[in-house]
Formats: sequence, structure tokens, C-alpha cells
Amino acid sequence: MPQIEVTNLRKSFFISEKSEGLKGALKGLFSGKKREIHALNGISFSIGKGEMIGYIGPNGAGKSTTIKILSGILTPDSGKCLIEGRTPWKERVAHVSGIGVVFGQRTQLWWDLAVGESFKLLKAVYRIPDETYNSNVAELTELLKLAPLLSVPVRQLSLGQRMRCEIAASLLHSPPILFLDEPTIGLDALSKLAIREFIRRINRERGVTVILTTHDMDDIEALCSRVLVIGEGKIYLDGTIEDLRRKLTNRRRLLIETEESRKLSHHKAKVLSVKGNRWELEFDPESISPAELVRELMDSYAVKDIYLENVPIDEIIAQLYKEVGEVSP
Ligand SMILES: Nc1ncnc2c1ncn2[C@@H]1O[C@H](COP(=O)(O)OP(=O)(O)OP(=O)(O)O)[C@@H](O)[C@H]1O
Repeated sequence: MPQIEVTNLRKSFFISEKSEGLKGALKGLFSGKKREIHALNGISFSIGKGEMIGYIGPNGAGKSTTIKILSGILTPDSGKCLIEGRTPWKERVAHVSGIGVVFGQRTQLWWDLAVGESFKLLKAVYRIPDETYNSNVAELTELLKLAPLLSVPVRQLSLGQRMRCEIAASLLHSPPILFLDEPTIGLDALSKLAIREFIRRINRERGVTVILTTHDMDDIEALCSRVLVIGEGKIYLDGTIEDLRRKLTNRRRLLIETEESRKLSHHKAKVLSVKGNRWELEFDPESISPAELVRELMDSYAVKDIYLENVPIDEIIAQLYKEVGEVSP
């Protein structure tokens, strides 16, 4: 049986209609005119224990709404969701002991308390036994390098430091499932790598199921074996990154550096860019194999260096988001 089973979830919001300007805003406030937004339009998926899922989609697609329903914060209008046999919004107390949640844009820590004090409060909130708490704090402190931060008030932490503490806080009660909503937003490259490495580790070593929403495709490529793409409140694709690539493009790129200033061309490849003697070509591997293309180019030009690559995932996702469209409020 899947650990998470979501069937036909729907959720709408009503927002006040308003015209432009202050006058329009005030008029909208009092006119009572409302417009319905279908944030989730009947989504279904199931997730097995220990999976690491990337949940992606354009702004306003319904990602955070899904995570809020899965964590019991929001109640859907209709549909089913069973997580380890529980319905999140009906059995909230039992449910929160089995999940960890991190919202990158919000904190679950107490702003004026030192991090260590926040952890102790969470211990009380979740009724974590001493032994579990002590061993988790020790392990998380070591893995996320929290020792110098435990005595610092949360409001004095940098974003990257706070995010490490947020992730530790979400795991203090050893939940088997972790929801991460944009955990690397605004972080520098080094902090992102540290957080990624940690997520990979708890997934591998503790078998924690991870659902990760992010706009950072490097996060997804580095971590997720499976992606769920949501657009206009519906699941648009459920598969591997390779499935995503294949569905949207089969084109490949070749970077080639020559030792001559002659213009480079090939009838089965399109030149995307030129910088000095460095050429970026795009081709369809069904019309010419990479080996054949390389051989033909090497026969015709003095080639210094050559590098084959896929179309970058960011470009693929940008193309995908154009297809699924942004949900405008
Ligand atoms: N509390 C709310 N009241 C009214 N509308 C809402 C509310 N929460 C979400 N929405 C609307 O529902 C839609 C889905 O929002 P949601 O936050 O789930 O999107 P998202 O995929 O997480 O987007 P982003 O990538 O921008 O964070 C949007 O159109 C949003 O404006």
C-alpha cells in the first residue's frame, strides 16, 4: 500500500474582485463581489515509502496548496488523501507526529528565543521522549553544523543558518515523511549544496520520504528520482526527469572548439551561439547520431575540444511552464 495516496483533490478559493487603484480596492472590499480560483482541479498521485519526489509547477499552480492539505493545515473541498492510513485534516494531532514540514518563506521557530530553546519547546509540543530528542539533536547538530547556532536568537540568524535550523526542527520527532516547500529559496550556492547533501542523506540513511517543491531545477536534478508537474491545478506529468526531457525535447547540444577561425556549419545541426572559436550546436539525435556528427565535424575542421550535453533542465522547464500556463489570481 502506498504511504501517501491522493485521489481527486479539489480546492477553490474566493477572492474579492477589485478594480485598479485605492478607490477600486475599497469598492471591491465592500461590494462583496467574489471570484472563484480553482487552485486544485482534481489531483491524484501515490507515493511509496522512501521516495524522493520533486513537486514542481509555475507560480500559482497549486503546489503550496497541496502541501498545506497534505500537512493538515487546509481542508480540501473534495477528494481523498490518506497518509499512513490517516486523513491529515481530520486527524491533525496524530498526523503531525508523523510528518515534518518546512516552509522556506515562514518559520516554525520562535523569533526571540535561542535556537536550542526553540528545539526544547518543540520537544514539549511533540512530546518527544528524552532519548529520541537527545540523539536527534546530537545527530542533526553534527550533520547541519548547528553547534555555534544553538545559543543564538532566531532573529539574528542569516537565512542559510535559519534554514539549517528549520530543517533540524522539522526532524526532531523522527517523522517518516518530510514536506519541504522551497527550502533553498534565497540561499547562496554553498548553503544550497549543504542542504541538498543533508536531504539526500536523511532520505538514504533514515528512509525518510521527501516531497520537495522548488523552483530550483538543480535541486530537482540533484535529488529527485521522480517529478510531479502541476499546472492549472492538475497533474500534468508524473515521471522521471528523463521522461520530462523526452516529452518536451529530444534535442541535444554539442559544444565544440576549433583551432581555426573558419565559420563552422553542418547541415543537420543548428548554430545556437559562437564565442571566438567556440561553437554551440543543437541537433536532433534521431536525424544524426552524436557519434556521426562528431566524426563528420572532426573530418572537416581542426577540432580542439568537444563536449556533448542535454538541453539544460531550466530551459526545458521554462518551455513546460509555457505549456501548462501560469494561473493568474
Ligand atoms: N488563501 C488563499 N486565498 C485566496 N487564494 C489563494 C489562497 N492560497 C492560494 N491561493 C491561490 O491559489 C492558487 C494556487 O496557489 P499556491 O500558493 O498553491 O501556488 P504555488 O504553486 O505554491 O505557487 P508559487 O510557486 O508562486 O509559490 C493561486 O492562484 C493563489 O493565488
